[in-house]
Amino acid sequence: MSERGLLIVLSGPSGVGKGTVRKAIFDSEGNEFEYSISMTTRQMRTGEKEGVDYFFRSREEFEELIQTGKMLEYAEYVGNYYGTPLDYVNQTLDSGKDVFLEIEVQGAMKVKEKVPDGVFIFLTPPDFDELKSRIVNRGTDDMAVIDERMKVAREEVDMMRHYDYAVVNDKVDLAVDRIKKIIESEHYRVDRVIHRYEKMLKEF
Ligand SMILES: Nc1ncnc2c1ncn2[C@@H]1O[C@H](COP(=O)(O)OP(=O)(O)OP(=O)(O)O)[C@@H](O)[C@H]1O
Ligand SMILES: Nc1nc2c(ncn2[C@@H]2O[C@H](COP(=O)(O)O)[C@@H](O)[C@H]2O)c(=O)[nH]1
Repeated sequence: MSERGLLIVLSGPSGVGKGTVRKAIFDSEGNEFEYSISMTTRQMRTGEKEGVDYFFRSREEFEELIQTGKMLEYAEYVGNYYGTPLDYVNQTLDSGKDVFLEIEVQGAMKVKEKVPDGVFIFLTPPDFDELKSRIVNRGTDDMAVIDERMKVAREEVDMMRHYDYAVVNDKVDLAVDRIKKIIESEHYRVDRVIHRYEKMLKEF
């Protein structure tokens, strides 16, 4: 049986560039991760596609999946549910592939409780002014939602202490390189590889 893959969680405040950096990682050379497509109850934005950006569902459908234990984690964020379907993650990790989640902070903390040996990476903005201008310039949210996202962002940045790594997203290509290096080195951590040798050592 192949070794179980790594669960990689990229998180951070809204607008910091998680989606941008995640897409750049998946477009980069030598990428071998599998992206877990999230489910949400929010409205589809112009240009988004069902099953590519998200699985878009009604609140009733989402709540049914929560109640039947089909979500690894979920969170209510600025009035909508967002969550990670459990079966895809388990099946992909069991097949030996690494799974990449791009999720907000409350959800990341729930994953940490359930999968403590995951790799938890917090993407940080260079500063709060830059964070706000990224959300404003993206042009996807009205001012009330932007203010709400900025309020939540202050609390989220404080949660950085619970992560394994903090990566500043000053330039997308630099953030991508930093994250890929972190993941590569995580594969060589002794606690991740020792079990392969345990049987051998016992018989030696
Ligand atoms: N390093 C960067 N420098 C300048 N602009 C950036 C950088 N990274 C991302 N951006 C821009 O910031 C905006 C927000 O990025 P993105 O949508 O990827 O953030 P996000 O963290 O995924 O947001 P959300 O959590 O709300 O989905 C986008 O317009 C994106 O082009
Ligand atoms: N807890 C989870 N958060 C998720 C998931 N998928 C996306 N997200 C995060 O939600 C916010 C808002 O996203 P947007 O697409 O409306 O801008 C953002 O921080 C995403 O990273 C998920 O499965 N679980």
